[in-house]
Amino acid sequence: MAEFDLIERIRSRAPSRADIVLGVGDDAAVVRVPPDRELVICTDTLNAGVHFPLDTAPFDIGWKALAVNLSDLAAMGAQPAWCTLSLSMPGDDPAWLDSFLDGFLALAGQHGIALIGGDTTRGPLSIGVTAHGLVEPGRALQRGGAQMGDDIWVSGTLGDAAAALWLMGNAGVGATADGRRNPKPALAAPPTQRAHSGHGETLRERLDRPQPRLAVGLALVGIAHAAIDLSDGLWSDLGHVCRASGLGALVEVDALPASASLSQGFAADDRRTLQASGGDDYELCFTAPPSARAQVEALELESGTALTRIGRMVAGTQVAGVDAEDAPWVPERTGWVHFSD
Ligand SMILES: Nc1ncnc2c1ncn2[C@@H]1O[C@H](COP(=O)(O)OP(=O)(O)O)[C@@H](O)[C@H]1O
Ligand SMILES: Cc1ncc(C[n+]2csc(CCOP(=O)(O)OP(=O)(O)O)c2C)c(N)n1
Ligand SMILES: [Mg+2]
Repeated sequence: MAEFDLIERIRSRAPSRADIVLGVGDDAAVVRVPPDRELVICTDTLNAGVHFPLDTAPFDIGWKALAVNLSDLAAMGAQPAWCTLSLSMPGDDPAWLDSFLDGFLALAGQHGIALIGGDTTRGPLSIGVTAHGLVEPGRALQRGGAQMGDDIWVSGTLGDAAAALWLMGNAGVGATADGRRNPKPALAAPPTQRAHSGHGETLRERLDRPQPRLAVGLALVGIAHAAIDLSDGLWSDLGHVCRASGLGALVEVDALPASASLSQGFAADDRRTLQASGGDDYELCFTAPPSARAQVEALELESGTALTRIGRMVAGTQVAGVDAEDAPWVPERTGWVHFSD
């Protein structure tokens, strides 16, 4: 099947929206941006063997390629609208493409985002998605808005995806807590000998099918002072909020939310490390004033997504951790950094 047949296969399944003037098929797409909205644009690439294990099902690759971009829109408080898909793949396997599109379009349908264009080439498996969203003027959530004394919150649970990778013997690499390059795996020791069996599948689903927290992100507009999505690892990503806001963060490491699979399958030390710096969470981390606690708790009920208070913004420049006894806690690494080895 040649390039244009593959593109036709994609075009015939691309969902529509009333605001698309010209979709897949011309030199570029044309969309109608509402006059009373700002356009929010983000792009993220997934490379085989770097962003997902080589044995990942095509459905899940399609899902995740869109999910990581929707997660960025969620972190901006944007309503998803349109996206493009750059697909580089080694062969012309229509069955693979159909399953990939099943995953991509299943998630697209859930969030009303339309596929309006892209590019299809031969090459190593790599997927680049650009997503466009809409916000009310001046209302996009940013990394730099955190204020002294703000509570720090995270959605969902942390560490599951990194745990899945670890169980596969595929630990991530990252920078050390002081920012130096470090080629060591995220967790140097072998997995704790605990009852991992039975949890592997749940954890793997968290790696393969992240749920972008769009409802939470949209509702946080007007409540949160700052927001970011967690892709590299909490310590690393919250560090971006600190730098952009000119503040430090104090995180209670034992308050970090964990799934039952993570708590039951891992010793506390390993669990903390996975939650603090494992990466691939695609949860939201946001700050809000203590006066907004009731609003955040109401949002938790309304959205059905757990929202957990994990610390507060303090004077300083970086992320500091304390354990349940108030003793300092420092992760081995801050998170995932490309080119760090
Ligand atoms: N190759 C590039 N060219 C231009 N801007 C880039 C490039 N790579 C990253 N950026 C920008 O740098 C910032 C940080 O990128 P990144 O860490 O990838 O953010 P995220 O985790 O939200 O995807 C973003 O604003 C992104 O758009
Ligand atoms: C095979 C495999 N190895 C390692 C990882 C872990 N991993 C790869 S990239 C990454 C961080 C997120 O990717 P990045 O390109 O930095 O996304 P962004 O921060 O730009 O959203 C993590 C945790 C993985 N998901 N799959
Ligand atoms: Mg990026």
